[in-house]
Amino acid sequence: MTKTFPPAPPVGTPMLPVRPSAEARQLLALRRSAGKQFIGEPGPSPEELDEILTIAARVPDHRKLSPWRFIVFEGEARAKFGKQLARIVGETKKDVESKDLIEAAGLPLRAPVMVAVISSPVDDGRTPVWEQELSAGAVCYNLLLAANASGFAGSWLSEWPAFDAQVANVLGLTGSERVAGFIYLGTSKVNPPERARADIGHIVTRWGE
Ligand SMILES: Cc1cc2nc3c(=O)[nH]c(=O)nc-3n(C[C@H](O)[C@H](O)[C@H](O)COP(=O)(O)O)c2cc1C
Repeated sequence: MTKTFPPAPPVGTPMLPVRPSAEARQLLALRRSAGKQFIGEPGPSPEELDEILTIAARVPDHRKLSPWRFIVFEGEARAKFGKQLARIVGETKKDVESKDLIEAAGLPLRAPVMVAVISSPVDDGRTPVWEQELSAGAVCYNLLLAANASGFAGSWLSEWPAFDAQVANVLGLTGSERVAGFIYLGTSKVNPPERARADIGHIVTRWGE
């Protein structure tokens, strides 16, 4: 990958209130997720991923609580996690077949890098959990955008592991932590086709008209 980002500027560096960019508009207007079956090598290196995650975490966050964290799965860790998923399926699914175990074991192997974005709400007695969870969603999307702008395709998936208590245990989630998304990152083997988009006429109303 060509180095796209300069090192994070130190705190205190003057910033612009807006940053008009035809290229950024193009990226936002035409972005798409990669199909989960089409994400191949290469994925971001650990250094590239750190850079991408630094940008991903730059999201609106009421009261600066940083109510999210990342769990990175690279290399062998993906297979190790897959084995845990297969074990959980084996222990919990009725009439489990070997294809179910193989499928579960293969989930994290569908991309060279997988990142679990964990919503980790802070109980400060005044910031609603809903706001903090929305911020975690923003992290997921910002991660997709940062990866995309760095030359990597991605897909935000939940699937059953995001909602399974035993998986939460394997991930070491505590308290009200939840998986906001598993973000699969790599290189798309195909150009994604367009998909149906919301009709702006149906989703926008102007209050008072
Ligand atoms: C919270 C969340 C969870 C999702 N989980 C899944 C999933 O489990 N499986 C899936 O095929 N797509 C899932 N998606 C949808 C894809 O991430 C993706 O947005 C969609 O397939 C294509 O839309 P896009 O190209 O505009 O991103 C999820 C999306 C969101 C926001």
